[in-house]
Amino acid sequence: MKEYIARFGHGSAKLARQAQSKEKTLAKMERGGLTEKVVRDRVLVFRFTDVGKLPPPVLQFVEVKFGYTPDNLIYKSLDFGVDLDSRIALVGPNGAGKSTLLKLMTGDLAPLDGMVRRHNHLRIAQYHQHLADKLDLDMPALAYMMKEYPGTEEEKMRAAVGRFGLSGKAQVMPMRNLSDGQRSRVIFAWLAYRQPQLLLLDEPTNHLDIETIDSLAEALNEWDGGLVLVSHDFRLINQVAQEIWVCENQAVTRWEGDIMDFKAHLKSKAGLSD
Ligand SMILES: Nc1ncnc2c1ncn2[C@@H]1O[C@H](COP(=O)(O)OP(=O)(O)OP(=O)(O)O)[C@@H](O)[C@H]1O
Repeated sequence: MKEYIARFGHGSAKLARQAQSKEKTLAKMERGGLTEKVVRDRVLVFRFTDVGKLPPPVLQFVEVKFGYTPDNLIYKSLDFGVDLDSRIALVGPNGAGKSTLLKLMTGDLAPLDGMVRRHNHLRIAQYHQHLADKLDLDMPALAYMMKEYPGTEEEKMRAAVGRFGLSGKAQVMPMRNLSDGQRSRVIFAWLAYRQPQLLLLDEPTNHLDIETIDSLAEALNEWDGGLVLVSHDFRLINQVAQEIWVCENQAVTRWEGDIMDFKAHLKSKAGLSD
């Protein structure tokens, strides 16, 4: 019954009604001592802090040329702008250069030619899975955050980590005892604490379950900053992206349609029908 409520409680109207009715029955059973109290999943507290606006363009690519070696170009000449209203999903074949584009945006990579202009006050934060590999697993999440952001009151930090669904207990045990999904949340908490205005997410859903992904989508939709997302998760893209950009053939082009059209296009290109 608990599983049913968790699965369908936020789904279609009919399923949600059925789940709500089961929830009431379950509550009665709990009150009567017939079953253990449900431990609520706290993923729905995922939340980023609003950041306010900077005048556009906050990030501008001007005739950007890039290759890891000059004889093997990944991008020939990129011209585009990203601002704090942008909600972009980068898609394209493996190895086309999506992660590379994010690194050009952050300044981790520099163009061979052309320029990337960033607004002086722009705070960018990037999520990628390798950040989890850098966590000190002997440390608890709370201690780690206190070390990363010294001078913060412990209560404030507990709340900041809690906003990403890590309970009090999970905050104080060594991170090696956390699941991959919980460690991803520590990373999200760490990124959010920097209060970025532009969030670059590179495959953020790899270790997240569907409910957490939906919660992330909800948090992103409620947040007022700019977003560039690299993901193979069409469900997340569909929920948060307003523009689809395709990285392919040494260029980035805007897809005129939504992500479902793009999915259909990929299928027909691969010779598959719906
Ligand atoms: N540090 C590096 N040095 C040299 N070549 C690299 C480096 N990082 C990536 N590449 C190459 O650059 C190309 C683009 O890589 P990138 O990771 O940006 O692609 P991607 O579109 O993000 O791929 P995927 O969807 O597989 O993650 C690939 O051919 C990759 O092998």
